[in-house]
Amino acid sequence: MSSEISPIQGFISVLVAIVLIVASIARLNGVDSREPPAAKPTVPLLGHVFGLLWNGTAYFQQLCDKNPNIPAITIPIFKAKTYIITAPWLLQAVQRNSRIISFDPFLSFATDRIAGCSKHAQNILREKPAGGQGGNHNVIHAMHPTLLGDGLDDMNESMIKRLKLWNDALAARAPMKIDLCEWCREVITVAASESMWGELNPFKSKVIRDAFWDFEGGMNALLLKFLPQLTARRGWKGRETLFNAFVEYYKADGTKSGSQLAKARWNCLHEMGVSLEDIARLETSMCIGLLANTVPTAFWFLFDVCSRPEILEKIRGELYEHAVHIDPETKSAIVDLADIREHCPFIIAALQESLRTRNTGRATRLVYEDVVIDNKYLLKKGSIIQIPYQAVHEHEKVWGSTSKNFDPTRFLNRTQRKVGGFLEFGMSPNTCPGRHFAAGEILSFVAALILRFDLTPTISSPGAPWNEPEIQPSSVVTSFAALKNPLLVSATPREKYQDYDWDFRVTRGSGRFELIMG
Ligand code: HEM
Repeated sequence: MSSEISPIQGFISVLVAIVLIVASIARLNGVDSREPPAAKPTVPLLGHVFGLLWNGTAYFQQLCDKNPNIPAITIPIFKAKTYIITAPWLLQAVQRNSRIISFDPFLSFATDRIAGCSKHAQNILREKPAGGQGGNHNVIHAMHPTLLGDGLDDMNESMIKRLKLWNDALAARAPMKIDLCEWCREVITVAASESMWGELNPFKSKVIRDAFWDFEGGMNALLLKFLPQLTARRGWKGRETLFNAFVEYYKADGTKSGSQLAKARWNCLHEMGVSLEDIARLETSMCIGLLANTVPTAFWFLFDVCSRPEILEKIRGELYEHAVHIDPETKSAIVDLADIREHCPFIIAALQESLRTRNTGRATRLVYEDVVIDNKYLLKKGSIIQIPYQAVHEHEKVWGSTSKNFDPTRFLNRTQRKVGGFLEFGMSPNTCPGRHFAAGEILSFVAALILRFDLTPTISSPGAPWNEPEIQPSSVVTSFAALKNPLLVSATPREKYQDYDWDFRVTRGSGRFELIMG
């Protein structure tokens, strides 16, 4: 008997194999009728895989745009399920189930993939339900009080000293051209890191500042953890450079002159038995929390204000009337941060509106156990939840039919602290502990620049000088788009009080901003 396979037999075998593969993919992709409805991919079966590979995390928002008015969607990819949630009333259910629907696994993921910690440290830090000792919780818990009260005041005082130096340097050289993005990055990086790590702050060195931004920009490749020395060379090199600088910092007892925050992190980690090297690694990833969102927020806020002349003038007027103290005798002009907080609601509203409209990030959670939310949607154990901020921040049920417009007044006259649908600083129990510091820093930075300088783009088309810049995807740890090209602006000193000494003032005990949350 011949053992050769005829062409027809071969064809039939291939066909049967294809049918089996398709049937098993379809079975694996199946969605329980109690789960949120499945989003239909453009290409059947593997469309979501292609969509994610091609568009990255922006794919989640694209699916929201394609499926408007659907509160929750399932993206089935083989056995793994991702649920996208966009409806504010479902977010409250997610919050209520925070023990089952948790952010913790992503903190543990970060200690491994972002920080590159040893297995020993990972075990200490990992959440208890996953077999660890829950150390990440302790660290976050230790951080919160240091970013309020005295700890916050100290950081603000240090931060404004740096801001003054940079502003004075700009005034001394102006009129001059600056790359606005680069300017925001340099000034905020120096000011924030100085207030966090004190005299031995590693970020004093430009090499370290650049290493951090290489690390941040190379994050997507780094997270894959596949031969990072080769496949994520730039990010890996940046991280290792920064890590070595923190090793030196701790060996030199740098926290002695550092903030309460830096001390609390060191003490908490050290007491749990984490080694100096691993603490240095964790501090490397802490830089992401401190800088990766603050810098782009400062840039976009500045852009949103300067590109709207009427808003710019309104803010200048408000600041002059309530927060700038002029002394003609000593020729001093002092911007008071507490006055901004207490008497300048418009600039605070504008900052929040900028945060609302510019944020392209998402909150991510893991489902530990099967759970039904809102008495309606089954979320299965092991699935990932994505909550794209843009979908939530533009939700018409919260923000009305003008939700896509930039309008700071929507944040005025709100007496309640919480409104559904504003996730800029996270939602309970994972609210951002750094929000008051970030808000104070961004407001001081922008206030001082717009009071002292006129900023005008140098490459401009007539009549529309502040064109919306082209953007490119940013790293997954950042919630804001990055610019494709530099945005060159000319900084010209304003005549008003040009020859005055400009400074800031922090009133102790007044560093907390009543930001809208949740
Ligand atoms: C404009 C600047 C900032 C923005 C927009 C921002 C935003 C956020 C958001 C949305 C979360 C929650 C993440 C989630 O639920 O998935 C978060 C958490 C966090 N942020 Fe910020 N943040 C900023 C600045 C800062 C600063 C300056 C620090 C440190 C001083 C900081 C430290 C943290 C930490 C440690 C967490 C984790 C909290 C937890 O897991 O409970 N952030 N931030």
